[in-house]
Amino acid sequence: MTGMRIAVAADNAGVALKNTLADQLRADERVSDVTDFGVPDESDDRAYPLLGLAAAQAVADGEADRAVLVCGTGIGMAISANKVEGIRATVAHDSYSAERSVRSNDCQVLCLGGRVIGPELAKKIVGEWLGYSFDPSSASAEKVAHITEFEQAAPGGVG
Ligand SMILES: O=C[C@H](O)[C@H](O)COP(=O)(O)O
Repeated sequence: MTGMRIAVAADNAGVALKNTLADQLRADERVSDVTDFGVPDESDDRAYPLLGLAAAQAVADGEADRAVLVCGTGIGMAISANKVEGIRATVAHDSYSAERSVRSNDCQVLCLGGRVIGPELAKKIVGEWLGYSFDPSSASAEKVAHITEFEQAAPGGVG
């Protein structure tokens, strides 16, 4: 079995944590590929949606399996990523929420706040998050399906 392909991205508020997590992911035997959408360092002041949307689109396009996005709070990255069709993204700064984001909500994108969470806790959460998978035969699947159904029924949504 091949490993997971992970996209990472951050703005300058999240780049230090993003780079730390990218190193961790590259060293993880469960990960086969890490694609870094930037920014490379704090001198690059591109706005978070420019980075997060590109990484989320890579997941939506099947070029990556999951993404880890970091900004100051994680909130802007989550809002941005959720605008990409088929993407379910959330901020999760605790172990249980990160677990449930995958097991309950089939989220492919984990967003973290570089100004909120310390690197050691973030590394622990990301390491755990890699180990979770969504069970499409679970009771959660039909709940998630309502989101997909709404999304695909655009522009008016389901009635
Ligand atoms: O959600 C947005 C992020 O936290 C970003 O890094 C900082 O955004 P701001 O500069 O608009 O506060």
